[in-house]
Amino acid sequence: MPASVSTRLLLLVGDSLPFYRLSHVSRMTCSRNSVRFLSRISSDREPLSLASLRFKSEFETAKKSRTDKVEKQSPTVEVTKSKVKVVRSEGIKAVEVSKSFEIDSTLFAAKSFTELGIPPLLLERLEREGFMVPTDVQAAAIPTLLKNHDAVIQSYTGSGKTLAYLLPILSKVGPLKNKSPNGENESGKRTEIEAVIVAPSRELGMQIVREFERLLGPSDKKMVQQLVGGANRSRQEEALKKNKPPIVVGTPGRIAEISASGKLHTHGCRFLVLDEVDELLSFNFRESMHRILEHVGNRSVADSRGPKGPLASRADRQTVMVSATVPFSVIRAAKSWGHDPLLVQARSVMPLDSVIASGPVSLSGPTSISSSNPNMPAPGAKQSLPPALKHYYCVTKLQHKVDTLRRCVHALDAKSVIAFMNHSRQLKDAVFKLEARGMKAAELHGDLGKLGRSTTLKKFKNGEVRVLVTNELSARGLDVAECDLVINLDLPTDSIHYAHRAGRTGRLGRKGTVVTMCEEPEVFVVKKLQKQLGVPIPACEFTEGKLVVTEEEKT
Ligand SMILES: Nc1ncnc2c1ncn2[C@@H]1O[C@H](COP(=O)(O)OP(=O)(O)OP(=O)(O)O)[C@@H](O)[C@H]1O
Repeated sequence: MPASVSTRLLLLVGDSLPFYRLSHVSRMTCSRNSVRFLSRISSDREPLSLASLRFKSEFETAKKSRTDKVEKQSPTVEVTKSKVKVVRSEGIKAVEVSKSFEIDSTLFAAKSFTELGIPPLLLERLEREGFMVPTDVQAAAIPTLLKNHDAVIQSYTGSGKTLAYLLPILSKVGPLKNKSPNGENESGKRTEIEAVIVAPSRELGMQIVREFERLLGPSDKKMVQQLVGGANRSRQEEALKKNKPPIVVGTPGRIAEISASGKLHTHGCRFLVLDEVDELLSFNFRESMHRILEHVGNRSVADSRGPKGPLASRADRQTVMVSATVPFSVIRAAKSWGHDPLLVQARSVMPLDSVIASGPVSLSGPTSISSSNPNMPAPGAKQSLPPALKHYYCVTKLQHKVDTLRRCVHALDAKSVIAFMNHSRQLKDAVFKLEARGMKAAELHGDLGKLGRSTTLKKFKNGEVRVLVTNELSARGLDVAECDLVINLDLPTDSIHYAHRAGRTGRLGRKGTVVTMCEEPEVFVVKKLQKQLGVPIPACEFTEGKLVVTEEEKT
C-alpha cells in the first residue's frame, strides 16, 4: 500500500457543460481592447504588422480617427511602413522584411468583411449566405493574401480557414472579382486555370467545392470543377473542356493524372492552395504533389525560354498552405516552395523566415520548444484545438468499449457523434453492436464506394445517423456543425491526429466534448497527449447516466 492514499474529486458534469459561442459582441470588445495590444516588437521572431504590410492605407477613410489615435500613441508606425517593401516584377514578388514591426491589432478583429478589401459583389454574396463577421484567422489572412503574399495559414480546427483563402481567390478570379483598372484579366479573356486547390480526401475536396458553389451561386457554379479521385475521370475531363473553369479543386492523384494527360493546363495558374498541407506532405502523395508543385503556375516548365530573373526557377504563383497543425516539415516545405512566405495565425502575421531563424517553432505560445522533446507541446498543437473543447478520458476494457460509448452518448445527451477507430475492419462490428442496442449508427471508411460514402455522410449530417463510426478518413476537414461529441474508441497515433479528430466537434465556437477510451496500460499515452497538447484531459466515468470526472489529487 502506498504511504499516501490519493483522494478523489468527484465532479458532476452533464448537460451543464459550458457553452461557448462565437459572440460578435465579445469579438468587438476584443477588437477595441486589443488596440492596447499595439506594441513595439524588437525580436525577429515576433509578428509582422498588418499596417506594415500597407493594409492600413486602404482603410484610412473608414478608420481615420482610430488610426490617427493609434499613430499618435505609436510614433514608430510610419517608420515601420517603410520597413516592409513589396516588390513585384512580372508577377513575381519578393518581400523585404525588417526586424522590428508594429502590430495593428484593430484589423485582426475586423467587424465586417467590408474592412478587408473584398469586392462589392462578393460582399453581397457573403451577406446573402449569412456570413456577417469574419473570424480572427479570416481577418488576418484575407488582407495578407490579397496583397499576393505566399502564406502558411495556421489556426485551430473549425475556425474558418477555408473562407480565409477562398475569399481572396474569388476576389481576383471569376465573376465576383474586383474589376481591375487596366482591364487586365477581365472575364472572358482568360481561358486557363487560375486557381488550383488540393485537398487530401475526396470528402474534403467536395466540401471545398460546395463552399465555392455556395458563394458563386447556381448560375456560376460551373466556374469551379471538382477533380477528386473516385469520381468519373472522363466526365471531369469533359467538364474541363466544355466549361473552362478558372478554379479546380481536387485530390493530388486525380489532379496529377489529368495534368499528365495534357487535359489540365495549369502553367499560367495564379493560386495554388494546399489544404491540410501536412497531410499532403505524406509519402502517399509524394509523386502527385511533386508534379503539381512543378507544373502549377510554372511557365518555365512549359516554355524553357521563360524569364530568367533571380526567382525564375521558382513558380510564378501565389502558394498558400493551410492546416490546423503545422509541423516543421511544413515550414521547411513552405520556405522552399514559396517566395518569402508569411505565417498567418488568428492574431498574428509574421515572416516564416523569422520562425526558422529563431530555431524551434514557438507556435504554441511563449515557450520555446524542442521538436525532439516528446513531452513538450508539439508545434502549434495547443493552438490547433478550439479553446472551448472539453477533453476527458475513460478507462474501459476492450470488450466494453462500445457499451461505454453508448453510456457516454446518453450521459452527455449527444445528438451527433463521431467515433474514431484505427482499423476499418472493426468499424462494422461496432456499428452492429450499437444498432443492436437501438442506437442509429453507420460506418464510414475508404473501402466503401463513392456512393456509400456520400450517402452515409448525408444521413449523418441530416441527423438520421446519430453515431458515425469511422477511421482517420474523417479526421481532417470534415465539417459537420452539429457534431457535439467525438469519441476515440482507439487511441490516436499522436497529438496531431488527436487534434484533427477532436476538431470535428466544437466548430466555430460551438460546444464540444472529446472522450478518449483506453485500457489501463494505455493511460500513460493519454498523459503524454495531455502534455503535448497542453490541455487538461481528466479521467471520467459514466455513472447513473452522468459523466463523472475523477481527478486524482497529487500526493
Ligand atoms: N465568418 C464566418 N461566419 C460564419 N460561419 C463561418 C465563417 N467562416 C466560416 N464559417 C463556417 O464555419 C465552419 C468551419 O469552417 P472551416 O471548415 O473553414 O474550418 P477550418 O478552420 O478549415 O477547420 P479544419 O481545420 O477542421 O479544416 C464552416 O461551416 C464554415 O462555413
